[in-house]
Amino acid sequence: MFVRSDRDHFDRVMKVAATPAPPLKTGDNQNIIHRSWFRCINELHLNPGEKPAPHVETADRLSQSCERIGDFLNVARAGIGQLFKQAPDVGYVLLTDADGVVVDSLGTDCWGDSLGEAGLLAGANWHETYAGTNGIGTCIHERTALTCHHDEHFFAGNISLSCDSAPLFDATGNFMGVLNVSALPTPTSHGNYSLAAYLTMFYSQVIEGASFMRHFRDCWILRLGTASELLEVCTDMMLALDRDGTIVGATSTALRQLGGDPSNSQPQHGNASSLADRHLSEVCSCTPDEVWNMMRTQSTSERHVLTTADGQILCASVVAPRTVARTGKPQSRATTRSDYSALNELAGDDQRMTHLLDHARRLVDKQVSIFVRGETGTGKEVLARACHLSSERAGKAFIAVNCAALPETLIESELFGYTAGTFTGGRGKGKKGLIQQADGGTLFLDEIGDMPLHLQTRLLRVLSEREVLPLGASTHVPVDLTVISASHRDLRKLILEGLFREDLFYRLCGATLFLPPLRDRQDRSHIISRLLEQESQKLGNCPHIADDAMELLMRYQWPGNVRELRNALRFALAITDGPSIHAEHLPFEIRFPGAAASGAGGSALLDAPQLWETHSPPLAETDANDPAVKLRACLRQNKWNITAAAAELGLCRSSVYRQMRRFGIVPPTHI
Ligand SMILES: Nc1ncnc2c1ncn2[C@@H]1O[C@H](COP(=O)(O)OP(=O)(O)OP(=O)(O)O)[C@@H](O)[C@H]1O
Repeated sequence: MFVRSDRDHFDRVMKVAATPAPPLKTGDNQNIIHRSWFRCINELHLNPGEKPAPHVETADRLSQSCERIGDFLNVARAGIGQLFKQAPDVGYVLLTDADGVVVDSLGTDCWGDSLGEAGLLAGANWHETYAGTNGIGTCIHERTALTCHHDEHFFAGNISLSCDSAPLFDATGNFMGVLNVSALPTPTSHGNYSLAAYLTMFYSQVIEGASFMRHFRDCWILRLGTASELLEVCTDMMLALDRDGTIVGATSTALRQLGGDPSNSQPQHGNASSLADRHLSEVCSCTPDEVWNMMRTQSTSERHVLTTADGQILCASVVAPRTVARTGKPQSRATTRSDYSALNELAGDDQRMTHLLDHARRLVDKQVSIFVRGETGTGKEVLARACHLSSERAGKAFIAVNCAALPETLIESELFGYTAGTFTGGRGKGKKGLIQQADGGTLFLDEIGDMPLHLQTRLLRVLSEREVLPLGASTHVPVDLTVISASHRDLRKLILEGLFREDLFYRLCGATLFLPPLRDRQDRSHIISRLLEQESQKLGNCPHIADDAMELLMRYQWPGNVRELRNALRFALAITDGPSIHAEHLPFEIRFPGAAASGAGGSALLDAPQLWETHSPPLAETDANDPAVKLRACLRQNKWNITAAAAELGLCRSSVYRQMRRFGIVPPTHI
């Protein structure tokens, strides 16, 4: 029967649909409805006065739909479950496939039969062809979130409904269906219903994000957002990267915001997307290396990137690949993966290294604590990180602590953390210590031989009881972590000198891996080429090393080991203009090792240009007031005891360490 209100509805729709809608503007809901009415009348030839029964598909058709979207459906189901849990009063939650067929629903049964009558049930098809303008069908057409409230529905029979819908995209940008919240006894205005609209949109992004994380779980994922605190729990802006930092996937929000066209609010996906195959550094003002370094060295609130599209500063966090090998960088799609590739990449053809890496591969995940011994710069931390990345804990934190560089007064609070009110001037809420931060992952204790004795006792308890007692706390906190430690010192000798606890030694040194100095490695040319490649990638030019330079690099003794080599190559790359690195582009001490033998060694990047151009010995050694000379003399006098040297110079130990690195001062290996 055609009642008065139906007649009014009919007249209104016909009047509005008599003229085409203006071009679509972002977020203009009225415009979307106008377009749909126009379509329903002029293309689908529907009658707005009708009250058609819901179009319900057969059980076979429904199971085909479910099968087709299989994996995605599971993710989306979890999403609608969450949505309903968050807001059970919000309405009836429907999930449809890309054709508008309801494949899942969740809601209260208090509306009884009216749900079925209104078509809010599995199998109902809400495509505009059958249901005219409505939240689901119109969302399928426009691929954007929208509200269809009361008489915005096309058919008079649907005007008691209010629907909020958002499109669902899978990880590669395929349109998969619609998330819809419908209510029968509906609020009277849009305003009342905006919570449902917000939640629908929010959960559509959560579903897309979860599907994205799942699909790209073998890639590195860069998460971006405006609030660092929320990055881990909800972010819709994500990029998947291969090992070279090339973008292999992006969420729709990332495409919108980083794709270079901020005015474009419509998602564009897949290969047509403006981000596909671009390098991260074109999209954000940072290279993958810088992002990985930032994750290592900066606290969560300090990790920022600048977007090139609109100059926004965003917080960043990185999720490592979950199930495949990690190399410290994203894995290429084309690369054959092995669980140990992070370790495999550390060496070329050197017998000692091959042996060492073979041991490392066997030791990870075997509950054996690894101690790495090696001269400074041999790559102890690099090896520890590779062990972590090759272990089951790879997706969790890797926390590196340099026990020698932390000021003695801070080691305890940094390692163990403290509770609120423990220190005047400390953080109001207390602070989680580094040990707790490594929970679930790996704690790397570098220069463990420099840890003060009283802290060794506390560390022992952490290792044996697997729990930590923050300063000021009365209860222990359980921790689950792998500890890898390292030192350039001989810990057994320190035990004999009473400087290291024997019981701690046995806890830490389940297996000792000796990293050979670079000068003894047979794979020097391999390491040189790899580092050159890494360093030149950052600069965008890749000169080759001419024979004269290679000869010097192979002959040099490398007291600062791989670190010194890296610095030397950086120096050469900065100096050279042409396609080749020649002898004259290398730092002074490498060209004239005899002259530099008593010199600062390893300070390639800090050399003044005149040192590099002349044959005179380094200024540092000839000038008694030079801070490098003073520091070296003080260290020698104190038999390379950092604490004693720091006390004499009136500095803290971390400053001494910093200066040693700055001046390239390397302790002799026999101490
Ligand atoms: N196998 C390697 N491949 C590439 N780079 C390496 C390798 N080993 C070390 N490096 C580089 O050498 C530098 C020093 O490495 P790392 O900090 O791991 O050395 P370390 O032995 O822990 O030094 P220290 O004892 O001074 O703390 C880093 O810049 C690192 O990138």
